[in-house]
Amino acid sequence: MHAFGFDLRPRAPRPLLTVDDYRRAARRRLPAMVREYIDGGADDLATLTANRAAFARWGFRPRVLTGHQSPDLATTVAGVDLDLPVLLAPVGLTGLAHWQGDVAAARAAERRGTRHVLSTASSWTIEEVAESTTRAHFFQLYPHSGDTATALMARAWNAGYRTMMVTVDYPVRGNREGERRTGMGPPPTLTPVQALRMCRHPTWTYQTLRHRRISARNLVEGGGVAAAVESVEIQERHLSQATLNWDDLTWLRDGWQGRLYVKGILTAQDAEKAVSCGMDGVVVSNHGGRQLDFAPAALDVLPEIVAAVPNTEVLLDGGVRRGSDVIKALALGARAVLIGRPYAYGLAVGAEDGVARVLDIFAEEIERTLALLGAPSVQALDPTWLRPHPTPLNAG
Ligand SMILES: Cc1cc2nc3c(=O)[nH]c(=O)nc-3n(C[C@H](O)[C@H](O)[C@H](O)COP(=O)(O)O)c2cc1C
Ligand SMILES: CC(C)CC(=O)C(=O)O
Repeated sequence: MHAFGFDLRPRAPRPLLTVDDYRRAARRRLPAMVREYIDGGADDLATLTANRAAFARWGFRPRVLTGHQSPDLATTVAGVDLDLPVLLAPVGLTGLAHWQGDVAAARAAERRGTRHVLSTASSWTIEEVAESTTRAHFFQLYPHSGDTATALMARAWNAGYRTMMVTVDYPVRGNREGERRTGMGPPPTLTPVQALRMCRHPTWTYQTLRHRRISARNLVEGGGVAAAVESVEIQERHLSQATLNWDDLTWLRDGWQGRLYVKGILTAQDAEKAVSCGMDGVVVSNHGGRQLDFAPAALDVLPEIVAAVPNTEVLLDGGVRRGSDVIKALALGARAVLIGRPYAYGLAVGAEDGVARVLDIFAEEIERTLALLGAPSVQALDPTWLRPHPTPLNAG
């Protein structure tokens, strides 16, 4: 209906076409402390920013008239066939993004033919996630005290997890000032101002308080705010693994019968050591710029790590937001990538469907980019498809 030249019809919502659209929509839905927890990074955010910038310094060398139809996106990680070279990274406390958290994420991964890596600090227990899915997913371990690590490994194995990733870039928690400013802690503090801010997000507040999936459930049973505080304290005491060393990695290798990956490797030397400890794979990662600031961008160190351990599966995470980013990482030698924040945005916006849609966006973008490149499959990618650009290609 038009009156006086104005269109009074309600405007159709803006379609969410990209990961960045999901990010904006998620940020609108979440209170400040959760926004900072998910989206923030350490100190000056140098590594967080560098993760993205590294992708812009690579362009493509397309090949024309190659005659390939429907590029093939399938690959294998840890012996598991995937329809898409994108896994869901371990993300702790997903219940803060949406109360259905890890269950929704694992189910979405399953629907899209990939795998979710369940965090030790998940909002649903190992058993709950395993029961709500049909395929074997991957488990991430923060190897704190020996007893707890043994117990967690036994629970994961009994629940059907066969691939484990040990995260080693968390000797202490990184300094996330955005979290501290908004009351996320540690420990979390709920001041009257923060409580008021939460009231601006009534749906989130109602659902989160009703379902109370806000603690690290594998470590603390129960669910109220007290448990969330306790779980962050536990995380400070144990997850911070300050004394962890290479012998512990060997000990973990002996105690886990399945495939074992180490997550948080940033140098060729450490990748070599990890392989000599019997690791089946390494994840090149700076924890999404949340731990050591001024650690290198994951993509920048990927080539030297791939060269150092040529017979080992190398995965990468950090800053992957576009299908073209996935292709660049694969061309530089990664077997697959993991995404963290992008699926947390999907969760916040639309639970399981939101995560599935984010995976669809990646699949569509990878497929289209391969077709435009003239590449037949993700398996065919190598550095010859890329051209380095010291000045970022999107700088203008
Ligand atoms: C909110 C949040 C929680 C995370 N929790 C964990 C965790 O429990 N265990 C872990 O190994 N990594 C954790 N990470 C790091 C991710 O696994 C991954 O390395 C990182 O998110 C990749 O960067 P991206 O967010 O730019 O994709 C977390 C990341 C985020 C954003
Ligand atoms: C709950 C935390 C242990 C999750 C984490 O690893 C992170 O915040 O980066």
